[in-house]
Amino acid sequence: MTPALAIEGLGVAFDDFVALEDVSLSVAPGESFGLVGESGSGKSTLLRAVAGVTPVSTGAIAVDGMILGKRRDKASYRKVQMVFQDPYGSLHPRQTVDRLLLEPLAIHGFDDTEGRIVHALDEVGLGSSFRFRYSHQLSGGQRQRVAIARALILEPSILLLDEPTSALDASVQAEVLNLLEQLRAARQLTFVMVSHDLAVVTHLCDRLMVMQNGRPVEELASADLAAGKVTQDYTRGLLAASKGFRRERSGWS
Ligand SMILES: Nc1ncnc2c1ncn2[C@@H]1O[C@H](COP(=O)(O)OP(=O)(O)OP(=O)(O)O)[C@@H](O)[C@H]1O
Repeated sequence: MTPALAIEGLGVAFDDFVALEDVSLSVAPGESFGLVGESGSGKSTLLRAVAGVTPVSTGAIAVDGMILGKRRDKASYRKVQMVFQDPYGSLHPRQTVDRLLLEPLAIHGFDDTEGRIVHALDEVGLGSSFRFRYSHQLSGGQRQRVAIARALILEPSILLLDEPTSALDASVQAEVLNLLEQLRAARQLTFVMVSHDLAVVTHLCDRLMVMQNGRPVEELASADLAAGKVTQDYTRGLLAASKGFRRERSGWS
């Protein structure tokens, strides 16, 4: 089967700083793939390179079997959409929800914009009553739902999720994660998701890659990570740190 996303020997450098080196991975259609690793390990850079907003120095990225060139066409940008961590920063405060959703449709020349906007808002559980609100009139969870609607309205095949719930309260986090899971199943979307929260990644993703200093450390099934079946000391350390953090946070002894 042709992978939804195939990355081969990817490298990204910012001047003389190497942020990604020799990263290869393959994600099947409809699969949910996680990226984990300490801060600065290159997870967001990898998503941004796939989205086409960070230039690639070496290697190749293919979506649905088509290699993305240095100059991408509109159609390949449409196929890969990204949802960012910060729903406050990623939505323009002076635009209504309607305008925010209309903009990508206009750029990509979609017809029936009205019908698509109404459908997109329904799909993320907001409904048309939110259409003419400004983003500052929305809660964090509602904003993130608008950001998801804005990404999905272009009917992408791959959704890149960069810490999509880490700026939200715990209860809202669970709601947004459930919504993402429902949408993936309903639309047979492929997810690539970055999260520092291993519980979130193991819950939402089938497989994941552990990264350190811009390089892959190991790739494993989420079930194996959850069961502690890891091969690399770095991953073991990450797992131990996450358990320690959870114990501290929840007051377990
Ligand atoms: N535009 C840029 N110019 C220069 N350096 C950059 C740029 N973007 C990222 N970097 C550097 O690349 C490295 C990887 O950053 P990246 O944001 O991908 O890490 P990350 O794993 O997503 O971290 P975090 O979990 O903290 O978000 C960091 O050292 C960062 O400072």
